[in-house]
Amino acid sequence: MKILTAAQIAEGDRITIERQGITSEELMERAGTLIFKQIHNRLQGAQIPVKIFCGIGNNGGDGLVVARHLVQHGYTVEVYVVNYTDKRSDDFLNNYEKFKETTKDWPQLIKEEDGIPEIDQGDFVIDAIFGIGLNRKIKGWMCKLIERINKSGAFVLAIDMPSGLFPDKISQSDAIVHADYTLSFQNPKLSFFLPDTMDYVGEFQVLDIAIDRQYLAEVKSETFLVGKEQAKILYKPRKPNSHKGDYGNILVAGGSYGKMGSVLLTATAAMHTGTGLCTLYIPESGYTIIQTGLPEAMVITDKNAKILSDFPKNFKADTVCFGPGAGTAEETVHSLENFLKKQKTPMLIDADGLNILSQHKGLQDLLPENSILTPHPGELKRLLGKWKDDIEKLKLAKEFSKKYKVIIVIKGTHTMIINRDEIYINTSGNPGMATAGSGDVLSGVITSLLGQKYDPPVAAVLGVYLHGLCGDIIAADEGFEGLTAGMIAQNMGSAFKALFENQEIA
Ligand SMILES: NC(=O)C1=CN([C@@H]2O[C@H](COP(=O)(O)OP(=O)(O)OC[C@H]3O[C@@H](n4cnc5c(N)ncnc54)[C@H](O)[C@@H]3O)[C@@H](O)[C@H]2O)[C@H](O)CC1
Ligand SMILES: [K+]
Repeated sequence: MKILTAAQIAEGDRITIERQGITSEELMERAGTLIFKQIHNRLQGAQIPVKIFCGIGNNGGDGLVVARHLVQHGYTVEVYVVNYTDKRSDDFLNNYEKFKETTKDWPQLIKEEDGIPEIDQGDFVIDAIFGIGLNRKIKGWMCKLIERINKSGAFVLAIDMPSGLFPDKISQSDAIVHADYTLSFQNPKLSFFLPDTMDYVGEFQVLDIAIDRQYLAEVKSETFLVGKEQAKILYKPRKPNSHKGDYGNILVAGGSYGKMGSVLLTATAAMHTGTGLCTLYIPESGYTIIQTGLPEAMVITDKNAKILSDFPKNFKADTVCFGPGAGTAEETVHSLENFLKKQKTPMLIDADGLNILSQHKGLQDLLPENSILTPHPGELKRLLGKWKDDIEKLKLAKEFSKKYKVIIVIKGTHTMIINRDEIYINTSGNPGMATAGSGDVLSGVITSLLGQKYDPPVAAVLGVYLHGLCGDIIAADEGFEGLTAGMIAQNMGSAFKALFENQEIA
């Protein structure tokens, strides 16, 4: 699914109105009615005190539609108009009149701090102050209103987006509604997925308000959400008439004394993702550990007992994963440099491999085109330098991706795959996966797919989705706390199966 900018969403409204031959007020009625139905389905007439705060633009107009339907269905509703200016939108005004006519009730106008009502913990607050039209910082008494909403402890439902949040930039103010639930129209917004802003959104649901299908299909976006539907079409079935040579000969290089488990996790995950042949290149002291822990794999040892110092001569692999548990010793820098010089096809670099790249920037020029880097936020910061917010982080990552012709997998709650100007936002996974070794497993999954000749961006997007899906399958049985990286590595097969099953996991 595409993520659209505020301008593209507004254009979608305009085209829909034109092509469907409806008025903008009718589109607002459609949108507001869908929100009302969601609320009515859940409340089922329960007499919870509802307080709706409506701005004076179209988000406020949506709020008035919801308010009218709630009143008509017998709910206890107090409607407040957050009257920060008299420049009201036409559809707000139409719905303001309609509300008064049908309910014989008058919304209360808030024009200053004194007009802000008390909000109790037991209230149900609907936030319809600002939507995608927010274009500057919220100031003055409106900040107090937002503060009161946030401090009330009431359940807060945001319409389209929490007020104060921009769809695709980061607010420098803390006057942002903290929603428990957000009902958004047609397409989710970028800020729903960024670490800086996602907590304001709470749980969210996207409502289909039937924006023109042709427009949605044709509109150009460089940011995409990846769910099961998108991941499924990337999968390449295995052929009945095939042999292990068809599924990649991969080399996993890394490990050091005390950190041999990381490469074991990587290689185990690769084998369970379908790799044909897997060889590990490790310091000598890891030999027994790997041969015992993963009998399917072959091992080549470095002459150094505790760290990597060299690279395997006369060994050819389809792809290489370098870094898990490797450390950043001088000898290991030399090892990575040799790998980079030798490897001509895309490879994956993770963990200490990335730290070495950050400390020895000259090595970045040796990265084979379309290689995949898989940093967590700390490693990313060392690679790109500091950023002021998540939007700048994405900009820097795109620049790096273009400059070095590589793919960056920014790991996090919503892992983002950056391929030049494109961003793919992953939707699978859960907080149980924030656990040691989870990244080593992801490296194994993606390297395995690279070895199986998936295009590098596809290997990254599909690998990240399957890894998260596997975590979701395990968490459904074991809970978040019980999930370990080893379980993900061992159970990758269940993610492939689930890709083609219909039921929702977790
Ligand atoms: N997207 C859809 O398909 C539909 C969207 N609808 C709803 O419309 C809003 C967007 O409405 P809009 O009138 O463009 O903007 P807002 O209501 O978000 O804001 C109103 C207005 O306020 C001014 N403004 C912006 N920032 C500030 C500020 N910090 N302080 C004071 N004033 C500010 C600015 O002039 C804005 O225009 C969308 O989110 C949906 O909820 C439709 O109803 C259905 C279709
Ligand atoms: K809102």
